[in-house]
Amino acid sequence: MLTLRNGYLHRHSQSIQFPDLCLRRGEVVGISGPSGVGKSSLASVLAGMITADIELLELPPKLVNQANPVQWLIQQSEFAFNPRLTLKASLNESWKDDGYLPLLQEYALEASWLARRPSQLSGGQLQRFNLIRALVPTTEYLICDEVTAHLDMVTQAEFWQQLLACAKRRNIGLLVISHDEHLLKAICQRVINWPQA
Ligand SMILES: Nc1ncnc2c1ncn2[C@@H]1O[C@H](COP(=O)(O)OP(=O)(O)OP(=O)(O)O)[C@@H](O)[C@H]1O
Repeated sequence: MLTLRNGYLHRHSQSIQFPDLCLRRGEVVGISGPSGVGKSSLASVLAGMITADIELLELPPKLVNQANPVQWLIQQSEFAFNPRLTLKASLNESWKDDGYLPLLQEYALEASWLARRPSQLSGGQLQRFNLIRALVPTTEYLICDEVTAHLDMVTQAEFWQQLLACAKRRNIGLLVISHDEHLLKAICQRVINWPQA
């Protein structure tokens, strides 16, 4: 279980209050809130990238030499990749072997694109590589931070259809951060609204 209770992040003169949340494996939970309230900051706390003042934070343990069981997917996948590395080299940052190969076909990605660099793919293709990189066998929770906001409706629908099926199959908990209330209503079992300031 991933749990956060009574959490605050203090930055300069700003104090961000996080919503209390609890996410079980296999659940799909949404988070909505206006721009700038701290949704991505919350994601970075849950992914262990920054610390905050939190009364209770329960995260699955991160084991030495293994990828974080809480993976964070960001909206702008072009910033998630080292532009100098091929996609294959980037995938090998999290995958220790070529276990991702069956996922390529599942996510409509061609094996020959592994030799390309991030700038040589479309936004949707790169976001799917980003997803595959996060779907290592040890992943228990995936934080999807506006991951399809820049994609067209058809590509968005395909992305979520595949990810929801995969999460169900692998019992991965999904925390879906989005401004899109229709999307959250369509795919989430429940939606947490950001606390009023
Ligand atoms: N590295 C940083 N240093 C200082 N302040 C930051 C930093 N990153 C974000 N902030 C500030 O923290 C607040 C929360 O930002 P955050 O990106 O978490 O909001 P958000 O809810 O995800 O916004 P959006 O929906 O627009 O992406 C904002 O006021 C932002 O200016």
